[in-house]
Amino acid sequence: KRPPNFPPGPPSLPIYGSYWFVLLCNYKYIYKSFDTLARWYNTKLLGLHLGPLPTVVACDLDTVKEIFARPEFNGRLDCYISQARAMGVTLGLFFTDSDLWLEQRRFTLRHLRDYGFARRSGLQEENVRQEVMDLLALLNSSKGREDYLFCPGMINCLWSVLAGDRFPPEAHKKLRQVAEASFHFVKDVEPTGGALVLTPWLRHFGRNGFGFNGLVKGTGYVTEFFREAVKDHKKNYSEDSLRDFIDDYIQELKKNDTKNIVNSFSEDQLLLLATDLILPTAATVPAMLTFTLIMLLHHPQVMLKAQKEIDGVVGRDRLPSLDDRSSLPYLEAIQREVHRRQSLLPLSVFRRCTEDTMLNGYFIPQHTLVVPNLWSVHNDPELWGDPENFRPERFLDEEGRLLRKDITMPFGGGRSLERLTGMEEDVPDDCRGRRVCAGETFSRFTIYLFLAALLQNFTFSAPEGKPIPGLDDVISGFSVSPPDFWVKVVPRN
Ligand code: HEM
Repeated sequence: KRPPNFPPGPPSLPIYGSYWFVLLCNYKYIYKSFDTLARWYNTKLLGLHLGPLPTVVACDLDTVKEIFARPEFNGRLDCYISQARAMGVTLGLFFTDSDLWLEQRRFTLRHLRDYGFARRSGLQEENVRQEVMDLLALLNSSKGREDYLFCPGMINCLWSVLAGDRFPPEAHKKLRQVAEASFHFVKDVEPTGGALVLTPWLRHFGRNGFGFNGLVKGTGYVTEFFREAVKDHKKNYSEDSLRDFIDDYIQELKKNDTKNIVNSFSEDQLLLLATDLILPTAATVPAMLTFTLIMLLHHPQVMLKAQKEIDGVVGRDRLPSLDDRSSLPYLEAIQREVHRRQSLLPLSVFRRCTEDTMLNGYFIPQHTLVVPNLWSVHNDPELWGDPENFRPERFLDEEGRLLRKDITMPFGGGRSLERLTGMEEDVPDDCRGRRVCAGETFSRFTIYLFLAALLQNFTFSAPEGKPIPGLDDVISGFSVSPPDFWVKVVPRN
């Protein structure tokens, strides 16, 4: 039954509630469906029922910003899927809330930072540079098919912080398998996870159990991969020389054991929180780089302009560094525009309202699902004029300087909400206890370093007879992924 003074939206039918209308409108891209329905009902805040769950979808910048800023919207939905991927209980960072989430998130971000994650650190920049050089060497030598091209390097960048180690190129096969599993997790289930969340018995049907198998097996593979590293660390652990994040976590577990402290720390929690860091590193960050390539293939003049900018500022004798970043505004504008044109998590990660409250003058009951439609914000004609066009210039002033104000929010709340430029070097990723992407700074740094080096060294084009994906050819799941395609890579002379 519709709560009193609930935002307008489609009516509810048996089993899936209003979800029938959402599917009918656009079953492939749910975020577009929500946007269309919001326009249909002439509202910025759509109210509907996903099965029995009251749900509101925010489709404009101000409402989305308000959701990100208010603590009562910090909850997550505890459902069959979030438990099934984590040994029957909800663990990790993505799907947890309350004290467990707060305690684990604080510990994780503080200790990862000690090893250079999400901050400007010479050591971490050096680690990324090593991965960039390996990728350049691979592209210079390779003559054939390379699956999951960007994934091993990205995983290694995180691995150095988590496990104090890296996989050399001859061991990249293992990392490609981790990438494959991660892509199953993000691809196989459609964005709301809708049908599966509402009717988990669907998992028994179809080849892939309506995405369930990919989701659970994908997570499981990554968790087992990480379990091996934890096992090794436990064997060689020494209280006197903590080497990396895993050691820090083991130390915390031992401290709790000795003092009989009961809190949210456990080995299973360590496995799932690391899984929640590896999945987006192996899938979402490489997807962002791949979408950038697709957009540059469609706009070779943009690629050429970025290459000229890099030649002028960095030259060809050394790799681009983080110090160069503020002198490469066009390259930065390209990244903002890719994030805008291709919202990687178009519906962010669903929130849950933890108490009865009001939003935009409407009543939102406790436990309502709250969906920030980032795709709507990034495609709002009132904000962007021509949102369908790929046009990095929209982020530059007449003199070609980067605009200070950036209203894109690809990573959810966080620094975009603070209206920072995205160029800051050490912005706290926890943003004073707000729920934001834990990997924003890490992603922005690594994507920049990889992209700048790739464009400095190569020109990319479509091979003859092999079509490149259109800008809207995306695989929509937990996050959005690009389809496979061929690209011709020619070293620049
Ligand atoms: C281009 C790449 C990425 C994009 C577009 C992205 C985007 C997002 C978004 C929109 C959210 C939801 C935030 C919210 O609830 O408001 C999120 C959450 C999260 N992201 Fe990312 N992310 C990316 C990369 C990463 C990386 C590399 C990591 C880890 C190394 C990461 C770790 C997380 C975690 C742990 C959360 C859950 C945080 C929480 O609920 O407390 N992300 N991300």
